[in-house]
Amino acid sequence: MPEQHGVRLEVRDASWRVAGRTIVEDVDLVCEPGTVTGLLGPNGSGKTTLINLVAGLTRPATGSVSVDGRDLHALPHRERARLVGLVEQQASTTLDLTVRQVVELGRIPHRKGRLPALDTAPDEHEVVDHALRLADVEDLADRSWQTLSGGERQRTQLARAVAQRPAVLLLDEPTNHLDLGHQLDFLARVRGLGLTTVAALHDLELAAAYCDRVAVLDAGRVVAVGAVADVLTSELIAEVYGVDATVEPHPVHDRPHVRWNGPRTKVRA
Ligand SMILES: Nc1ncnc2c1ncn2[C@@H]1O[C@H](COP(=O)(O)OP(=O)(O)OP(=O)(O)O)[C@@H](O)[C@H]1O
Repeated sequence: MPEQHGVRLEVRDASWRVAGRTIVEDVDLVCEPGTVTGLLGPNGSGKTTLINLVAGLTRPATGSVSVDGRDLHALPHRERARLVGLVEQQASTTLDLTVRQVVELGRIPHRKGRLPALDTAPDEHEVVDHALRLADVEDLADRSWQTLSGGERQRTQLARAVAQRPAVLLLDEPTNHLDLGHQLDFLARVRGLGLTTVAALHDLELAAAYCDRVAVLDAGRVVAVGAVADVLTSELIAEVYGVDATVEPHPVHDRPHVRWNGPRTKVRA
């Protein structure tokens, strides 16, 4: 199976507004090929909105998103879907599909012609089998999607995105349904793909352990971006999340270790 390779992703000056409110404002974000960028920030700070802009689901009011130098929003839908894969926070369908069929949906952008002309070329099956293995859902291949647990659905969605063979992988809170073992396993597998990856994460410890860089959003603006150790400081965590935390070198690996102590104590004037 040929390896997928990441490409350079550039978000320039991107803003998005709805109902007279600016949700994402003047965002600049550059992700180098094959790097994993954690998108952090409190509830409502604009992470999903930014991910949707980068996925091409919505168009920025101002600014641009380019992948490998190509303006993403100027590309035909199918071409865009070959470049960018998205694992959404909550994927749902009323269709009665098996896990394998869900993963096969990832191949649609690569098919010639329209559905239901299912491509039965042997290498298509190989791509799907590879994706099932990679996301550790091979044993679930014949199960109905409707019967899966939240974590099994999340891993199936990763398999669908892997089958899409994108250059950029976008993950919106990909670990929120996973147990600790599967969280670590999932992010290690994602890193192993070597794709340019952007993952919205709430868990700062996971972000510190698995991301090359992090970008922190607050009220729709990027307030800090850079290497994990430079950005994830106790000052930033206090300012953005209102939490008193200690950041120190991890005793086992050399990544920063974030230990929260409690809500930030208000300083009286
Ligand atoms: N279509 C919309 N109409 C109105 N408000 C919206 C719309 N989409 C997003 N918002 C608002 O924009 C803000 C940012 O939402 P977004 O989902 O991007 O935040 P988030 O950082 O992903 O939050 P969370 O961590 O809670 O998932 C929120 O206040 C949300 O209510």
